[in-house]
Amino acid sequence: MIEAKNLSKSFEDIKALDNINASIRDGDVFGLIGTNGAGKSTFLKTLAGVLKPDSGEILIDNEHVFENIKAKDKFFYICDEQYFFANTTAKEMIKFYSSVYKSFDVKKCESLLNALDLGLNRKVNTFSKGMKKQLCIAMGVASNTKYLLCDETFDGLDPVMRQAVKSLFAKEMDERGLTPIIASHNLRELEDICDHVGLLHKGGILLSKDVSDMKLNIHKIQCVFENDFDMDRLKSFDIMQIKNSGRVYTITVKGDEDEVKAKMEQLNPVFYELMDLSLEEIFISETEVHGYDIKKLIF
Ligand SMILES: Nc1ncnc2c1ncn2[C@@H]1O[C@H](COP(=O)(O)OP(=O)(O)OP(=O)(O)O)[C@@H](O)[C@H]1O
Repeated sequence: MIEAKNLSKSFEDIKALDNINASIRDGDVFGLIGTNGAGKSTFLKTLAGVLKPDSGEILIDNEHVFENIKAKDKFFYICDEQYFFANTTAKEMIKFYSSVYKSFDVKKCESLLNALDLGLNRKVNTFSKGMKKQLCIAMGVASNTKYLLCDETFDGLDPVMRQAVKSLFAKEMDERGLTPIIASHNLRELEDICDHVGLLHKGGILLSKDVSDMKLNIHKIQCVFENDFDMDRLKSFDIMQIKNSGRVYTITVKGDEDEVKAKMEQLNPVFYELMDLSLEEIFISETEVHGYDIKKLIF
């Protein structure tokens, strides 16, 4: 488990992290969302022990991380601006990381690079931005560390590759309990992958919740009513949004699922079904409660 306690970090007069408290459970995918400059990279750098906090602490499995090799052995950090040795090849980078991480699996890394069609002996400076990201992801996964810190890792990957990386993370989570921590300015990129999402704004965490908990209390209903249906009868719902295309209505409501279903049955629609909500829709409702317009904070 990773814990941030009252974590603050400033760069002269810029407060990049302002008294952050967060817990990252083992086996979850933790998504860290926020606009440019919200403090995501600073949080990950502090978590990785690259930066020393001004106050507060970061504990990785109860160990302080700053200047602590034992704690640093537990994660691989894929930073936003990846660093490679000058004129190096993928093979040489793998050799370096396998000397740093005792759990590094060279064969696994080589087979991942093979599957990604990245030449082992090719100079990394001839790789595209997305290919460099793929190389880092392959090395991160092959390091077999418990935690994988990803800063905007999906940014610059094409949609097929993004899906492939999500599947790879899911497999690693299933097989060896990997815990990915993914920072992104784009909520949509984290769709389908996060168990827990933290929303960072101006260095502070506005919201930190399990996605399943957020989903419990908000529902999207698609339904069709009889022609003479009195729309006033929908007032019994706590409606967040209502849209229609002809007679097909899509209604987003708050409330307990069983109660929502019971109320729908009473309205005797021609047809209705509860649909999956996107992370974006869930976030809009959650942040509204806190008085924020999420679209100004994320998109
Ligand atoms: N080394 C530094 N020196 C001075 N200011 C810094 C430094 N690193 C970060 N900052 C400032 O701290 C704040 C948070 O920056 P950070 O890079 O953590 O944000 P971010 O959420 O990762 O943004 P982005 O999505 O653009 O990468 C910003 O105001 C930034 O200008």
